[in-house]
Amino acid sequence: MSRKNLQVRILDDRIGNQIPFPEYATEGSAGLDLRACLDEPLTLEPGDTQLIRTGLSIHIADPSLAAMILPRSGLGHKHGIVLGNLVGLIDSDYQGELMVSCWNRGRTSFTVDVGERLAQLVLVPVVQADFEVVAEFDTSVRGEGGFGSTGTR
Ligand SMILES: O=c1ccn([C@H]2C[C@H](O)[C@@H](COP(=O)(O)OP(=O)(O)OP(=O)(O)O)O2)c(=O)[nH]1
Ligand SMILES: [Mg+2]
Repeated sequence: MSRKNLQVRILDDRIGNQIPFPEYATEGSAGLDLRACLDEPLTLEPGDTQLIRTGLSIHIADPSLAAMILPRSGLGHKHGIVLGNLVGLIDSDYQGELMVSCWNRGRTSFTVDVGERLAQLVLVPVVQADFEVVAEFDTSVRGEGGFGSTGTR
């Protein structure tokens, strides 16, 4: 099991006490749950989007890594609580607070409790590109086909 050392700053005194520090729920978990660092419960009416603090910042530092903030399947499927940006991308040089854009895309209001697990953070590898401008590509089987080009339906 390979683990990456990651610098984290705790920006709110309640982290590690009233609001648990992020941890992998199981040995095989890909994501760390991010919790709502709120002063009081926050009700999201249908269609509302709010930027919610996590009380944490990370500095990934290594340009070959990034982090993604992804929805939790239970909240998204059962309650319509997903991310206002659909997916959050955390750059390796970002040092600000991790923020979760929380969107109620459902039909009923939803109250986010203080410390509620809102979304999950996944570290991912990144390859930065050096563009080589060419006139033509080598031929591929797919060519320019896309958007359903390979099927009949
Ligand atoms: O859900 C998110 C998405 C982004 N960020 C932070 C980390 C990321 O590195 C930074 C910038 O994000 P992004 O590049 O997606 O936003 P932008 O609209 O392009 O802003 P910028 O001009 O600052 O890059 O904002 C979050 O805290 N949460
Ligand atoms: Mg950007």
